[in-house]
Amino acid sequence: MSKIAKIVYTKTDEAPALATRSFLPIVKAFTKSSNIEVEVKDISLAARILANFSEYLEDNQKVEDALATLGELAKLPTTNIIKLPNISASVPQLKEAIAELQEKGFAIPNYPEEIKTDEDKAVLALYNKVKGSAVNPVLREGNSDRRAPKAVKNYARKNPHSMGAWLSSSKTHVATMSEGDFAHNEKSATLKNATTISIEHVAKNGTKTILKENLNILKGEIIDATVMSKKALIAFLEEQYEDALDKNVLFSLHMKATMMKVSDPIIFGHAVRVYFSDLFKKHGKTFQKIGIDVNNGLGNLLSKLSELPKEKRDEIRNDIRYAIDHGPELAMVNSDKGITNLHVPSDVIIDASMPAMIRTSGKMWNADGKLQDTKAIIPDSSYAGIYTATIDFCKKHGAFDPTTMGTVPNVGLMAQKAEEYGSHDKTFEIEKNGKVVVKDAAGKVLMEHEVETGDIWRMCQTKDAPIQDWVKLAVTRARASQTPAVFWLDKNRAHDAEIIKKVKVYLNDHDTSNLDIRILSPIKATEFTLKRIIKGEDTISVSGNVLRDYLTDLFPILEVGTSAKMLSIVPLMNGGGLFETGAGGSAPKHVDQFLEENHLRWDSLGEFLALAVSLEHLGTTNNNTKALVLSETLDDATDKFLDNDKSPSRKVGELDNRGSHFYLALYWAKELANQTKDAELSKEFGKIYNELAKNETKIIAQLNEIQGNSVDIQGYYQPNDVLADNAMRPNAIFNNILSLLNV
Ligand SMILES: NC(=O)C1=CN([C@@H]2O[C@H](COP(=O)(O)OP(=O)(O)OC[C@H]3O[C@@H](n4cnc5c(N)ncnc54)[C@H](OP(=O)(O)O)[C@@H]3O)[C@@H](O)[C@H]2O)C=CC1
Ligand SMILES: O=C(O)CCC(=O)C(=O)O
Ligand SMILES: [Mg+2]
Repeated sequence: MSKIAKIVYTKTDEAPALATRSFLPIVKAFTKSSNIEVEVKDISLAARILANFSEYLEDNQKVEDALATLGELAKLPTTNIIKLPNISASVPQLKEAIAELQEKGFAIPNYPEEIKTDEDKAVLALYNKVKGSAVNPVLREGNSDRRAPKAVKNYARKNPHSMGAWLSSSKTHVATMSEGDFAHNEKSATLKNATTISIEHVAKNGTKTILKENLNILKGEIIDATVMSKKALIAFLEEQYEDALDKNVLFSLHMKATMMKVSDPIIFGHAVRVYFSDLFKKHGKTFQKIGIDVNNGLGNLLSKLSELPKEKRDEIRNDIRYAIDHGPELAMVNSDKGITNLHVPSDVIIDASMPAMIRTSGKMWNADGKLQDTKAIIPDSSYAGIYTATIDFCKKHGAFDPTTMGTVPNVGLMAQKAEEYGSHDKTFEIEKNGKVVVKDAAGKVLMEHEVETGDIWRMCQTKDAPIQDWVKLAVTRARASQTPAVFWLDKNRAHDAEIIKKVKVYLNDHDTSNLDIRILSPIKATEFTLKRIIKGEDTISVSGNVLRDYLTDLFPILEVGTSAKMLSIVPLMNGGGLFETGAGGSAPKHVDQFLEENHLRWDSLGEFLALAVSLEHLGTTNNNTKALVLSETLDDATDKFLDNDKSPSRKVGELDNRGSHFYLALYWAKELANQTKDAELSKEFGKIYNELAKNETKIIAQLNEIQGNSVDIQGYYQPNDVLADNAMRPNAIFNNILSLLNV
């Protein structure tokens, strides 16, 4: 008998966390006899807040800092983590979670609106640790390998999702800056030797301020520095405002305020102020007095109005209405509820929002709930070109056809906070005109930028070992799948030019004979890939961290309808495995539907795929042959699941997440019963399969019948465990059959 091996399963938020309450008991039951222990680590937003504010809590309220534990685990060779999507909280979400926890009796402090005291500063620093994309960068001690498994692709070919038609006359377009942005101001260098650098601001009058010091840089590490000019940004946004009015297209801003948690909320704030410029001119002083911060969206302004006397409040509301009526129409997040694209920075997240728009004929929702052509505003031009190229392609060739299109797996550079997604601690909103200087340990100036008040300056790091690992992963994938691989790198961009030098060197470490490996600029790579995709040909995209994020939503959403169905593996550089479930988010609107009508339409396919590779990894690393049998049979069960179309329906009264888990269990038990590699498993699951099959009709009918009414689980960020577990495991017959596996 092999020794007990462990899979760490994350508890997260929203729809995935609800699904876990139903799926995890199945996983635990099915793996128990194979000496596999499934340990849960709570990295939900609520748990992360509580872990950081331990000293404010009673002893019996304190929780483990599970994220810190996982961060350490990710560096160990024996680690096997299944990571579900979690909330990357914007400030409005953070405040909601804080309020909910306070109401539940946790004496955590408010999110500080203004920093007056040292305590405010300390509290803000703790909340900043929880804010935005705070989980993924800690766990991702490896690069990213994301693809649509064959079964998923075949399913989409047979059951294509809807695709809006594209007309060549579409007015939809991407608007991006042509000067003064991060792309145009970038400087980059590869450091020959390890050093310690400092970042210093030197004001026009010579006053020096240290922005950051003692930053250790490894030998061979690439550093970049760049700046987004506030003046250029505002001029650009003003132009887009006018142009959207002229062209009668929706004004829609696409940012990544969650992962780019310092820079992008600032840009978001400028967009809100430009759109409502008259309002800010008229009421700016009042807004300042009540501490409005539109970096957190128009929603922040609206919620703060309650602090004003009724008359003033009404006047401002009227002025907002006037601005919206007379400005370009805004793309809407929810037309029924009047929530615009500018309300909450985390509502429109570029990786998912641009593909969703491209899938829908290039249109977004307007205030009347109708689809309309759109100006997609992506201020920084570093990566905006890939969407322009895709949109131009659709205008020329029409919408993609999921029944015939090829696939685009991604190998993404991600490890150790590579590139922009690791830049928050080195991003600064400049306070005074002057320059920002980066110096090495000897005081030598490495980079320098002229800056003005309000500019956003940032530095990124990319370590050498992750690049070597990424090149190796790309060659391995190209070889394994016999598919051309394209490095999406632009030789004319400072950072990419440094990466290209390394890629060329490290490709020599591998046998690339008979492989088609190219380096193309992101725009050329898009064109190359799209030309192939419509011919049904596959192309691996090998990209940096931001494009990894963008491309692993773009292609999956076009090819298979959602990135939730992706296999998403992070081979950890120290030998462990991190298995992410899908490439998408946590679909908050699924929770709304669940609470309203007891129907959860979250599709756990990503979890099934992740579990299969996790079991395979565990089987190989622990010499646990039963785990390998569990893995193979789970894959076969997932194929059946897709063949028989047992994904949740969107509609109440039909199969939902819980019913889909029943089917996965049924098919998995059947495969285990029928396999011949392990007689014990076959015997054990033969009985279970019989019970499940015998009760199928009854269980499914009962699971459908309970739907239709609202559900109360007493909380959004930290629901009541008993209520939520009961809601997600409502079927006594199914629960009893599973409990037979626990004896
Ligand atoms: N890895 C992670 O931890 C990630 C976390 N996030 C977080 O998730 C939240 C929402 O992100 P957002 O960018 O809106 O993206 P989502 O992927 O959550 O939502 C976009 C749309 O994708 C579809 N979808 C996604 N997952 C599923 C699923 N499993 N089953 C069925 N449909 C699905 C739904 O579209 P439709 O209605 O068309 O079916 C959904 O409305 C944010 O808090 C964000 O920070 C985001 C990305 C990754
Ligand atoms: O960490 C996040 O906020 C989102 C991650 C994401 O979108 C991705 O990795 O694709
Ligand atoms: Mg993403």
